[in-house]
Amino acid sequence: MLKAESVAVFRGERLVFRDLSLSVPSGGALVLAGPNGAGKSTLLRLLAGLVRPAAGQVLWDGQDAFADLAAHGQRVVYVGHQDAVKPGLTAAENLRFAARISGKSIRAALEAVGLENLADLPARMLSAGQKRRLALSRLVLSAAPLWLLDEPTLGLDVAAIERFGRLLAAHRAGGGLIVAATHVPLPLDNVAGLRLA
Ligand SMILES: Nc1ncnc2c1ncn2[C@@H]1O[C@H](COP(=O)(O)OP(=O)(O)OP(=O)(O)O)[C@@H](O)[C@H]1O
Repeated sequence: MLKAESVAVFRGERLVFRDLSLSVPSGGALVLAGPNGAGKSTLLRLLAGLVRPAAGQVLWDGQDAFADLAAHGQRVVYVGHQDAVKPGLTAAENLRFAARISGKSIRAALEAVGLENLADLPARMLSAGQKRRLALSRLVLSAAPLWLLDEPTLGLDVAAIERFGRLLAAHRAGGGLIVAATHVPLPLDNVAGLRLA
């Protein structure tokens, strides 16, 4: 169970939000909505342990996530706006580090996003949507229960969005949690919403 209790976060001098609370149970999904600059990415970074709260707490199973950031880091996989894809490496090589940590199959991760035929292509030659799919394949390689996703479907075609929906559903069926920021509907059922002003 992930909880935030009355959190406030500053970016620079600006108070982005305050007194914000949320809770996501095992198997649950929460979608963050709101206009540009409302603080969706900031909230994701807070939940990832990358930005500290000025007030309030982030709790994982009742324990303060910031009390043991190494442990929290292992629970989280964060896919941000920037695709974090190294252009000089092939698609498969881009996944090696994550695969070594989890012991999972690179091939299976590429298949899960429909990139198996492009495994040996340098990532700089991938299209925008293919790069995004490569970034999302890190989710499949990770064993972390908490997926934090910033506009995950940006640039994906209809078939890729459907495939991604199946990944999200499988993660939740296994007890995983999802928090996603988005401006468009995501392929998620039974989802809770949180609107930032
Ligand atoms: N590193 C930073 N330093 C200072 N201010 C920042 C920093 N990062 C974000 N901000 C500010 O924090 C506020 C919230 O930004 P954030 O990226 O969380 O919004 P968002 O809701 O994700 O927006 P979008 O829909 O455009 O992605 C914005 O006013 C932004 O300018």
